[in-house]
Amino acid sequence: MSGAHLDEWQRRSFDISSGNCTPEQTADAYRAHILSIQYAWASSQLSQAGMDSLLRTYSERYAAVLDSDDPRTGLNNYADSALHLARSQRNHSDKWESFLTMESVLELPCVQRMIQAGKGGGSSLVAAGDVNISVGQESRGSSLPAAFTGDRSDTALFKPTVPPQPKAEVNTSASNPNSFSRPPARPQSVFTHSSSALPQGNPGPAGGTQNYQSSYLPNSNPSKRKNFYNTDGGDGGRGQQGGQAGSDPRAGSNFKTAREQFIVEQQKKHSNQAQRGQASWPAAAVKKSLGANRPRGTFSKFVSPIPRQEEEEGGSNGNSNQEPQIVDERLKNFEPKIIELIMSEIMDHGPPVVWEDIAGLEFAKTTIKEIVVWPMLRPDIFTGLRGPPKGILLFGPPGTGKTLIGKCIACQSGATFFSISASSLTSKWVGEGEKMVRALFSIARCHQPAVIFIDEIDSLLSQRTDGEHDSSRRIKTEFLVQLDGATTSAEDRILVVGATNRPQEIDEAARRRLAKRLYIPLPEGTARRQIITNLMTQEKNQLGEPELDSVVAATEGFSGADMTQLCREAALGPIRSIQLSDIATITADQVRPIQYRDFQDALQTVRPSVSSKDLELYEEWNKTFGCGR
Ligand SMILES: Nc1ncnc2c1ncn2[C@@H]1O[C@H](COP(=O)(O)OP(=O)(O)OP(=O)(O)O)[C@@H](O)[C@H]1O
Ligand SMILES: [Mg+2]
Repeated sequence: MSGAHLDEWQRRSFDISSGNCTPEQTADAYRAHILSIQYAWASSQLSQAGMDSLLRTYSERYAAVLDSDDPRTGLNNYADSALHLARSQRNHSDKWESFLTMESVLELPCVQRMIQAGKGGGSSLVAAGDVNISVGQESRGSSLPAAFTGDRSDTALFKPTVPPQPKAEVNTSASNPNSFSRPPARPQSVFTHSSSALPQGNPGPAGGTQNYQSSYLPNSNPSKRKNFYNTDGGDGGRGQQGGQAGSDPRAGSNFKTAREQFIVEQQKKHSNQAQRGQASWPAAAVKKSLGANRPRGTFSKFVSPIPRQEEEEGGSNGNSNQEPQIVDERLKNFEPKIIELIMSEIMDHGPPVVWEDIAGLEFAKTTIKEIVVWPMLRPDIFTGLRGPPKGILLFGPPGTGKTLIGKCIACQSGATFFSISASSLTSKWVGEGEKMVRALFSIARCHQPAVIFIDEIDSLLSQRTDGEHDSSRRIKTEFLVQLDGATTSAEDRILVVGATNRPQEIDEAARRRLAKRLYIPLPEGTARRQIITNLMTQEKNQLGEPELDSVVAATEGFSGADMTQLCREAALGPIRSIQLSDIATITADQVRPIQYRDFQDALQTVRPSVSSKDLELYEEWNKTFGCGR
């Protein structure tokens, strides 16, 4: 082996044998040792036989450190892994134990109502033939935990059917005439709670009741039933944060089984009945399934920012049809599929963005806070002449933070935030696009206060030309009509925020409706400095004030995105300076800090992405149509 390697070798051996190391350090040292043996063999500094024998020796020692249960010399890896496995392994009964207790079930509004009704009328709300309660075990079908055992047999509701012993299988007799004293439709859902849909995580503030999901569907397969939960009572699943998304293996896909397709068909059919004023159960199921199949991957959007107490409660039991009925009324003309698509655009997940994350742009930030955040929080103060504008256009060169501002509004305003891309509103089916636009505004109206953010709005609202396709023209027209309704209505608390880097292309009618047009310019020196400082706080660096000043001076004309790119490039400098032979063995804290010279190197390759000619166009447009200073 070469001299340099020998030194390293000796140093490590000394480290390990000194007896001063913690088990973690010893294990690390052995691991590095093993890597360097392999490296020495790979670079022909060590024979195969030599490597084999050294590897055997050091692997054994390494394993001994890992597995030893002496806390001074070992990491007790076996026990830890086993414990970890045991801890992280959940089984089905865990869900039940942790989630539904006697108290939480009894607090469910539906149960309360039934108890009340049972006490008052003395007759059962439950159709006997529809009740099949398995107690004390996790049932795959209709079941509830021990709260429905004979412990509660003092209530009139359960008296006739549930014997006092726990862990008893109870089947009400279909021949019991008392059981049919009321129509079976609505209460039925109480007994079809989908156990599989129960989230494993945080049960939520109301004892988890808002996550408690039920279904009208007589489907015995829990994985299918999951897609038809109805927590939201027409609200599109406000209450089903977490849990559901992760647990649905088909999250993110629009695939439907034949059975699900059939059910959707049924729902459509019955929603027509509902329009004619017939409150039949499938009509209720239509509203309950809104958003049920929305794509919900790991980074999926969704989950309403402000859960409303009454909706949570209404949505959790499936038989409260006060609020949901109103929602249904307004959305009755839309197909569930379209509503689902729009609901999937409700966004409030993703990394939270705060105003401080946006460097510079003080004027834009203050204005937006004034007209978006405060009025949403205090609608009582912002009335009359103080009423906020209903349409905002953020325009400026690419990479200056327009989308970032959109995300920040989503996080900070507390409104239901619809982030809509033009592509989701356009459809290859003629006529669907307009319906989507109408549905979007109707749903937003049901979820007020709401912000509709349309990124790259120019692609949706570019100037109407003679040669363009009829359908895109109709979508634009519909959008303008809806925008007009939303922006002129005094009661509606809907704000439309558009962002574009091509403001010149926006239709003049749309421009008028987006009354507050804010220029989002390239960052000034202080903002560029702030971007660097923000990004550098996460990294080891040796940038002094004067050096920072010179980087700021050298980046005149850079956009926020260019600055981010520059910092990324500079951060790679220390990695590039590592010897190739060391890259396998070096530890993270041995990587040197980022220095001024890395920025100098990065400046050689990163160039501003906005030309001064483009900039003039933006400034010109800002002078003509902008609302900034
Ligand atoms: N003012 C800023 N403060 C901090 N970071 C910024 C700022 N402007 C841009 N960035 C960085 O640049 C990235 C891109 O910004 P963003 O997507 O908001 O640009 P945009 O204005 O929407 O661009 P485009 O017009 O091309 O859509 C952001 O993720 C952020 O990292
Ligand atoms: Mg953008």
